[in-house]
Amino acid sequence: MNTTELEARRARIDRIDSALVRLVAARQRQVAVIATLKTGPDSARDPVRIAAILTRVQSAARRCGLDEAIAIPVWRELLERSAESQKTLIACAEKTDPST
Ligand SMILES: O=C(O)C(=O)C[C@]1(C(=O)O)C=C[C@@H](O)C=C1
Repeated sequence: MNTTELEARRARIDRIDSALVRLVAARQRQVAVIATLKTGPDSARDPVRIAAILTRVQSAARRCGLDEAIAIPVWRELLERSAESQKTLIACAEKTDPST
């Protein structure tokens, strides 16, 4: 094994991971803002929107050469976790201000 190349490739992966974390954090901030626009914890998870996003991600993955076997489960998890986090945020907001 060429250890110099391995280290260089792993350093690139670390930089890509850092960029991905920044992007997912930016996404999460939008998810949190959208939570404030929803009417209750039961409205957090939107199956129609989830299906539309998965379709779009599938097409984008195909165009970019990203393996769908990676893309789809990753986005499914991201979307389910996002909906769960919205549920919690909405429930907390309702507790703090019962008029919302
Ligand atoms: O589009 C919305 O309604 C959102 O709240 C965003 C988002 C997402 O993570 O993209 C989160 C929860 C919903 O299940 C659908 C999509």
